Amino acid sequence: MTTPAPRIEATDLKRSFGGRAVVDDVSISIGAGEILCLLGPSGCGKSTTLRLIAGVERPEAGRIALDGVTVCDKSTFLPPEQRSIGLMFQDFALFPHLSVCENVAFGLTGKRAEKLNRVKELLARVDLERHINSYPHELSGGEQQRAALARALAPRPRVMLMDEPFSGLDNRLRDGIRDETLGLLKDEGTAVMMVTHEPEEAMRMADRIALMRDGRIVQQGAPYNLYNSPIDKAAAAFFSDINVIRGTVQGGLTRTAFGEFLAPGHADGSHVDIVIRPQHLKLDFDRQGSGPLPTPREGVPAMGRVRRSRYLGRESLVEFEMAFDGSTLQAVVPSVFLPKPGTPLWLMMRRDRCHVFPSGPESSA
Ligand SMILES: Nc1ncnc2c1ncn2[C@@H]1O[C@H](COP(=O)(O)OP(=O)(O)OP(=O)(O)O)[C@@H](O)[C@H]1O
Repeated sequence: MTTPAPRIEATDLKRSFGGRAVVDDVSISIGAGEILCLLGPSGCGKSTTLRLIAGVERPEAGRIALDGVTVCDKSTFLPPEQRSIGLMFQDFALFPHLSVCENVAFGLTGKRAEKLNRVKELLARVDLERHINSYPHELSGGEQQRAALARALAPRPRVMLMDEPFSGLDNRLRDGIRDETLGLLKDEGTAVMMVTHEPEEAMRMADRIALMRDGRIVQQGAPYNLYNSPIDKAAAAFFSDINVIRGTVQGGLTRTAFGEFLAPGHADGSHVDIVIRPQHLKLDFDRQGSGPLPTPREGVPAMGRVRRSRYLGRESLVEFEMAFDGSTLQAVVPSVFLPKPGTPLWLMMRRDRCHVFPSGPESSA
């Protein structure tokens, strides 16, 4: 049996504006029923990549194939309407002079009764049946978004391209609509590429995340892998705040107040950053000036005093001044724990939660 071609296969796409490569050798492959989120800071080239795949922009180099059929390369360029692609943007407005029914039926062909059945089926899925005869101005923002989703999905596109589709919605509405959208897209077997600059949104929606920076994809994988095995310090910092402890390498090891860390591949005398997320620091109470016994897994405990604690609902954010050098570390702990400023506590850095990267300049993704 042969494996089916990916729904979307983009290879080595390039696009420049004013001599600057905005999309630089980007390759993406998405299978049926798979959701890929293209994630990255503002201006890194996400929307341009999406527009290239949609056919709204033309790449300078590269190839795009849908279900194994080339729609764009050096000698081929199919316009967007011939690519069987659904598009959804934040400000992708419904036609104001058409009813919800007419909007959703807009891209459908075939018999009237069949079209009406499809419209009703989709409106039921997005919980808008009672608005079938309403006009867009009679709907709330969230309802308009759901109607737009139904319209985009009505012709059963093989591929759906979404650019920040939920960013205009308030938080309460957003979670529900995201989940409904996810369910619908999965049920229809659509291959989805969604552009977002919000890591939480990408982790919630994506089967796979492609992290983009300065026109390039720097890391791709399941949300779990990007969060837990970031490729560099900036990739780690894109998903949450991070704590950074500097060290110098000697004989493949770097020694810190938290014990020794392996730094294989780093030259003697080079500086490294040991990175840990605030939720992965472990805390322990002070026992008259001593902490827990060091363990191979959790390393050596180091003493810190609480500088301030903030209650965030489900969690507390605790900021420490570390005894060994006065530096600041942050821990996120369940909110049942809200220690007072000045409280001495012991902090531990679990080896399997730490990442060792070469020290370098900060960047945003
Ligand atoms: N038509 C254009 N002409 C000139 N420059 C452009 C054009 N389209 C995009 N750019 C530039 O290319 C860069 C990438 O833009 P793009 O919209 O792809 O980024 P993005 O990652 O989607 O950002 P955002 O999240 O802010 O939408 C930006 O610096 C932008 O100004």
